[in-house]
Parts: sequence; C-alpha cells; structure tokens
Amino acid sequence: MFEDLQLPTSVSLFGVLVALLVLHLLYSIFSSSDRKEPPGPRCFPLFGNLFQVDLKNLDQSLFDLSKKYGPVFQVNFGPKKMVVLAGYRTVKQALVNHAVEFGNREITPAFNDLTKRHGILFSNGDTWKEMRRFALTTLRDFGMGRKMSEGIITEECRYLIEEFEQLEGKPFSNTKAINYATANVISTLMFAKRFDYNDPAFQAMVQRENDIILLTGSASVWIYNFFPWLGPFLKNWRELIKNVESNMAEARKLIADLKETLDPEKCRCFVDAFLIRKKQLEDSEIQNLHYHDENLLYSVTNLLEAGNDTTANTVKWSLLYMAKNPHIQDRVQEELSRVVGSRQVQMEDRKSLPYTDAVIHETHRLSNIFPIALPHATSKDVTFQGYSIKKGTTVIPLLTSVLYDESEWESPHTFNPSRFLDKDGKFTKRDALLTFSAGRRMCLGESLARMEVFIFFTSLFQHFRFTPPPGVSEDGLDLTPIVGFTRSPKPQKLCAVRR
Ligand code: HEM
Repeated sequence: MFEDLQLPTSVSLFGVLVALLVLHLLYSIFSSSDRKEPPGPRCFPLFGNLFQVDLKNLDQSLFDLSKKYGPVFQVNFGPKKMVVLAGYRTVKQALVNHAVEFGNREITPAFNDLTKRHGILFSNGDTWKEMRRFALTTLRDFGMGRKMSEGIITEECRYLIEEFEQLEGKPFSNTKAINYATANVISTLMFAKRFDYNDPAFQAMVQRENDIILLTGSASVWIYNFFPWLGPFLKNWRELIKNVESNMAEARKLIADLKETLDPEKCRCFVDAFLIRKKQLEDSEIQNLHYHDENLLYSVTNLLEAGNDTTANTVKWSLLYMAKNPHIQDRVQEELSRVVGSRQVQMEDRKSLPYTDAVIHETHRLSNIFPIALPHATSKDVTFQGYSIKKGTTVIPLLTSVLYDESEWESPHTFNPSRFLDKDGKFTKRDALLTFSAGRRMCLGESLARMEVFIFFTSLFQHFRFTPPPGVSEDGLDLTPIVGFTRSPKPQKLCAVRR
C-alpha cells in the first residue's frame, strides 16, 4: 500500500495511523467507562447474540431475556446493537415521557429498499411529519373515526355477512373473506374503489399484502437486515421484493386512473386529496418539497399494508376466541339481542354494550397483533433509567411484554373480558392496553381500526354463532399464532351458523 510513497512520508503516515488507533482505543475505554450501557447477554464475535434468540419467535425470546436482564437491555444482532424496552411502565416512560428521543423510526436495510424513506411508516424528519399530518387530517376530514368511515364499514360488512351466509353453516376457513373486507375498507378510503371478493386480481393483491407482512418479519429477512450482502441468496428476500413490486404496480395503475379523472372541486378519496394539495401548492408557487409522486405512492401503500392485515387479524382472533369460549359468546349475543336487536349496529351503541366492548378490548390485548411494534431509533443521545443510549440506536418497544405484563394483567394468557369491567359491570379503560403503541409513532389508524373491529365483530355475532367444526371440541381449536411482523391465527375451520 505504501510502496509508491517516499520513505519519510510513509513513516510519518504510519505514525499518524498508529496515533489515531491509540486515540480511538483510549476514547472507547474512557467513553465506555463514563457511560453505563444497558446490560445484556454476552456477545459472540461477528454474530453478536444471534444464537441466543429465536428469530422465528423474536418477541417471546426477547420477553424471556427481559426476565433475566431487566426492563432495559441490549442485544447485538450481528453488528447491529438494539436496545429492548420491556414492561408497560418502561415502554410508556420511553415513548411518552421521552417522546422525541425515542420517536424516530429505525429504517433497516429491508425497509429502506422497500420504501426509499418516502411515505409514513419508514420515514423520519420533515417527510414523516408532513406525510403523517396530511394522512391524519385527510382521513379525519374524510371520515376516519366519523360517519363516513362508519358508512363504508357498514356497507362492507353486509358483503361479508352475505359471504358467510352462502356457507350455510358448513365448516370454512375464515381467513380470506375477512381480509377482503378490511382491504376493501382501506381501498375505498384510498382509491374510492371496492373490489368483488371473487376478482382474481384483487385476491392476488390481498394475498401478496399478507405475504409481505409475513415475509418482512421472517428470520431470513431479519438476517438480511444485519448482513445485507446476503440478499440475493435469500429466497424470502427475493419473494418479498417481487410481491412489493407487483403491489406497487397495481397501486400506480389505480393512482393513474384517478389522476386522469381528477376534478379539484370533488374530492373522492385520499389520492384525490393529495393530488389537489399538490396542485394548490404548484399553482400558488409555494415550494413543494413533500407532495410528489413517490410520497403519494408510498403513503398509500403504507396505509394499505398497515391497515389491512392488522385489522383482519384482530377480527379473525375474535372469532376464534368466541368459538373457544362459548359461554362468553352467549353473553355477547344476549347483550346484542337486548340492546340492538336486529337493526344495524352503530358506533353510538358502544356505550350501551359494556360486555361486548370489554370482549373486544380483551381481543385487542390477547391477540397482540404487533408484538414488537415497528422498530424505533433514538433521535439523540439519551440517558434512560440510568443507562446511556447513543443517538441512532435501534429501539424495540416490546409490546408483548406490555400486553402480557404480569404486574398489569392477572393471568395474562387467559382470555378474560372482566378485566375491562368494574364491579357494576360498566366498561372501564386500562392504560396498559398499548395495542396501538404510544407516543409520536403510535398507530395512525387507531380510530379507524377500532371502528372496523367494533362494527365487524358486533354485526357478525348479531347474525351468526361461531363454533368449531363437527367432531372438533373447543379445546381442539389451536391458538398458536403465525408470527411475522404481525401475529395471525393459524388457518383453521370454523362454522358460522345463522342465528
Ligand atoms: C387492529 C389494528 C391495528 C393495530 C393493532 C395497529 C398497531 C400499530 C402499531 C403497534 C404500530 C407501530 C407503532 C410504533 O412504531 O410505536 C402502528 C403503526 C402504524 N399504523 Fe397501525 N395498527 C392497526 C391498524 C391500522 C390502520 C387501520 C391503519 C391505517 C389506516 C394503520 C396505520 C398505521 C401507520 C401509518 C403506522 C405508522 C405510524 C408512524 O410511523 O408514524 N394502522 N400500528
């Protein structure tokens, strides 16, 4: 390396390198003795703690480690250091009391490849702020948490009920139709378009959406995040990219159709609202840094992906919990018959349905849809619970450890709606229910999701009794989850018997 240099130059360069190395060593010794890092299991060279965790069951593995190392600990995945926050108090303290410090998104190599830091889910800084604000206000103006969404959901629910009626009480696998229904709700909000459940292109799109979520949380995509050069050799990685590209192409087509028929006087959906805003900025010659095609495409696909699988899975879990606990289903149906009868359920009925509301909240807790939330990153150096955590460190708010926190929930693995009822049978909120996370990055679609789950759940149980198929006992229903980034129930047969 130094052969082309003259001797005095190479000697002095060598001296500088040695001095830099010594300085670096001294700095690491002194800076680490000053700073108290979170504890954690001992690391192996190159692989870190990869052999001490089960990547296929990451949330449970980290929860087990938290029992040994405490509520703030660190693990190294290959070269990547991650700080894990465990338990309700710690997660809340970090995400709410230190909202800014813990409020960035960790953009792993996989997330970076998939969204190029555009949109809402995997962006930071001004792009994230503007896109999140726009999505929240647009969905709110457009009816999120309000009447218009309720109308869309109620209408979609009718199609779902029709679908179940056609089964005439025969055993069916509940997965597909529910995904089509929740996909249609988001699609109507995004594109003003609902699809027929039998449309093969729609079926393929929803299937790819589900696969994307499953693949993103798979062990090999985690490995890709730590060793990105392995990408081309990982089948799941190639599959993930293929699915994402196909769904992007579909979304591009839908956006192009809306662009062609855009009428600035008549806003039909989220895409229209974005295009109208873009045009207004261009017409008024205000500098437009954020309202461009990429942010539109990625915001829309973010909302489709974040809003479909999560909500559908919650509804699927609710059917399974009810089929497994027929005495709880009896009480829900008794309350629904008494309060609502056979008319269409409305959001306003919720306050008169305390038991049903408690069952839905217990479903949100036990189903634990997003077990490790989405990874966060520190936006600056922070001292937390006495530990120093450097800017840019990956942080995992371990929602499993919140929703199953034994100091908050008695027998956390039991389905017990009465934890959400007071002694008079009135519904009572529980702060530790962080299904939607907390702080700056908490779920943007919470009110829409809560409305969807409420309307779908109550309407389905008004019309049907859900049971295990003939020959299978309640105990025979399997609650083992399939864990990707979200937790979904294993596909299995149930019967929907008309009441
Ligand atoms: C039961 C259904 C749902 C659950 C359990 C859920 C849960 C979550 C969780 C845990 C996060 C991560 C928060 C964090 O990083 O700390 C999240 C983020 C997000 N969710 Fe949801 N979600 C649901 C439905 C929805 C729906 C219906 C939409 C959209 C219409 C949506 C849009 C988003 C978005 C855009 C983010 C990223 C927020 C950001 O980074 O600023 N979610 N959700």
